[in-house]
Amino acid sequence: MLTVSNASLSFGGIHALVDLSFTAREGEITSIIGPNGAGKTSLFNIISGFYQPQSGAILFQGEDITRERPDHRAKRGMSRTFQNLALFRGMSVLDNIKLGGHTRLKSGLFSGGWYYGRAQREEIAFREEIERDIIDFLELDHIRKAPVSALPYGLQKRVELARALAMKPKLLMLDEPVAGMNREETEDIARFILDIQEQWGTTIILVEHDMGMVMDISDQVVVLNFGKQIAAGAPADVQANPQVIEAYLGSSDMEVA
Ligand SMILES: Nc1ncnc2c1ncn2[C@@H]1O[C@H](COP(=O)(O)OP(=O)(O)OP(=O)(O)O)[C@@H](O)[C@H]1O
Repeated sequence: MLTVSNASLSFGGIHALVDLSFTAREGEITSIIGPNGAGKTSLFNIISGFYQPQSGAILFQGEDITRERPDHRAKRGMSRTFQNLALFRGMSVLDNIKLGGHTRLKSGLFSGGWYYGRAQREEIAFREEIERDIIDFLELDHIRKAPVSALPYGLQKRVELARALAMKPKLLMLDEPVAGMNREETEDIARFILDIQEQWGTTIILVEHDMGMVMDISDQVVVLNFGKQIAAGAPADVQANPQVIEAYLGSSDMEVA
């Protein structure tokens, strides 16, 4: 589904990514882990197009998208959530989720202020689909009319996941989906991620510090340290890799595993 090939990204003298290569296979969950500052967010940013690597290539379904704009990548079926919540806090849960799906509408959600005919029919069908496929699926029905600002943090993160899903993405990129969550909320999100993979066949790339969850749900784990890939493979292999253990020495992340 997605290949990063020999990608490098620097900010002045800081080498955020160094000659990095990996492949996220279709229908699999690939997790990117690494200590703070390892380059995980930078990697997400070159995949979604917010940053351009100085060298190397990004291929999506075999096509070179390295220089393509983020909105074009979104139209291809790439969707992401952010480390810090990026929701419209004053808007309802339903409206936030609908906004996530607007790239799929032909007429656009706000076509000209008045809407009629095709745009109206499309919007009604879209709303029904969102309610059936996303709101029910992520168990958000009881809060669909609530403003996002009134919700506890764990539910806000779930709304962000719902909004990313509303695009019906082929590739879903989740940036720390359980950061700041308690155990129960984390288990809920882990279950939803596995359900998305199983029921929708979505390819998922995950950046996450929660090692328990990463090792539980990933098909493949890619480990970065100082912008370089130091290991990649099945969770059990990566966990036993001496270079990975050394990279995490002094960090509390691995102790959770
Ligand atoms: N916009 C930027 N300008 C300058 N340096 C940056 C920028 N973005 C990232 N960096 C640097 O690149 C390196 C990798 O940062 P990045 O945020 O990708 O790491 P990370 O693995 O996501 O870290 P964390 O786990 O703390 O979120 C760090 O040294 C960081 O300071």
